[in-house]
Amino acid sequence: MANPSSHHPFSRIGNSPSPLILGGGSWGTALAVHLALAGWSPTLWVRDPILAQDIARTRENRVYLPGMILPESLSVTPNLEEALSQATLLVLAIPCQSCRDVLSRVAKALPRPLPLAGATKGIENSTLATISEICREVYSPDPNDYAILSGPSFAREVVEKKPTAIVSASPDPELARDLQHLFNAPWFKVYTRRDVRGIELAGAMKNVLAIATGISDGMKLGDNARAALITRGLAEMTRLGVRMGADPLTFSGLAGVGDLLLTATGDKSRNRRVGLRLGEGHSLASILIELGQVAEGVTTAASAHALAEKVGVELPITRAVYRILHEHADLGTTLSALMRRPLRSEEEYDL
Ligand SMILES: NC(=O)C1=CN([C@@H]2O[C@H](COP(=O)(O)OP(=O)(O)OC[C@H]3O[C@@H](n4cnc5c(N)ncnc54)[C@H](O)[C@@H]3O)[C@@H](O)[C@H]2O)C=CC1
Ligand SMILES: O=C(CO)COP(=O)(O)O
Repeated sequence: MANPSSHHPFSRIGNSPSPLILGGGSWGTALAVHLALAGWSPTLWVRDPILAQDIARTRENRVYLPGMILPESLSVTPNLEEALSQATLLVLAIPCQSCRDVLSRVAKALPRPLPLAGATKGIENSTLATISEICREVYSPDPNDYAILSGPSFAREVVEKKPTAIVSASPDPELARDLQHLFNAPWFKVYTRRDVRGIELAGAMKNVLAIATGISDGMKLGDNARAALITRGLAEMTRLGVRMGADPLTFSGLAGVGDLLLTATGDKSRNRRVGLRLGEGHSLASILIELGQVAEGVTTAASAHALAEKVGVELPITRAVYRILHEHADLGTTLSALMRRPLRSEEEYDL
């Protein structure tokens, strides 16, 4: 269904866009609710048929977004193949480590790829691939077929219509602009950008850095430490991004500084909460059970650490988070080692 207030002539996602959101977690549900509130008729694919039935019956995702009543124009289905046959564009909101499986299944079911907006943040553990690389390998060889949506956007604030701004990045400016207009609403602003690599690396890395600041805050290391971790964390994501071909300016935009600030300081962040609880002395296993949702920084810490070694850049904060999460390194010793690193010029060390 067309949004009556949209005068944008959509060129890539159909004159009358029919969005299918893949992933019935908090972000997939929030994006589907948002599109419905913005005047469209989206469909939400929820893998678990029991949850899909419960959402359709109660008009609420009681597991992942409790308390939010879903607009009538939003349909919910567990039947992927049937939903794909009606869609004109896809929105990917599946945790990173499962994207390859889901996209392979989607690609098999479609006669040709539909334009896709990747809203997942992370780096695959087994291959060190980013979201657009996974798309290229299993969904479509043409990078113009997908865009990345990223930026500071807590799911609950989006559905509460709190003012939010994100970025839509694609090498195809028409796709980036179509998505900009599709998601646009008086409370939701979308900027475009071409630098897919920078946008997706920023979104992946900020989750690891949010765990770092969470640990520091959980250990009560102070406001100075948090500011230093955020700033040096920004230098790390920029350094990795530039080595991998990204535009350094991307990291001072919404998907870089914007999302890093949000996630590293906002207590709604699941990644920050993982860090806080670790800093308070809880075990990772118990924290993840209690959380019940994905904290992408946990797996991305391992991927980012390996990727940094592969491409030959130093990411000391990322390495510290990796060692704490995956090698049971002592928190205090690991963080204080960051302070004992060789003294350098900030200019020399930035890029
Ligand atoms: N929640 C948020 O505020 C935001 C989340 N994101 C990103 O969105 C992605 C998804 O996160 P959330 O929805 O928040 O996670 P979540 O933990 O709330 O939900 C994940 C959902 O994915 C489903 N899922 C997992 N593996 C699947 C598979 N193989 N096939 C089908 N469904 C599968 C789960 O059943 C669950 O419904 C993550 O990369 C996250 O970083 C991005 C921006 C905001
Ligand atoms: O990406 C997010 C906000 O932009 C959500 O962050 P968390 O996954 O840490 O909750």
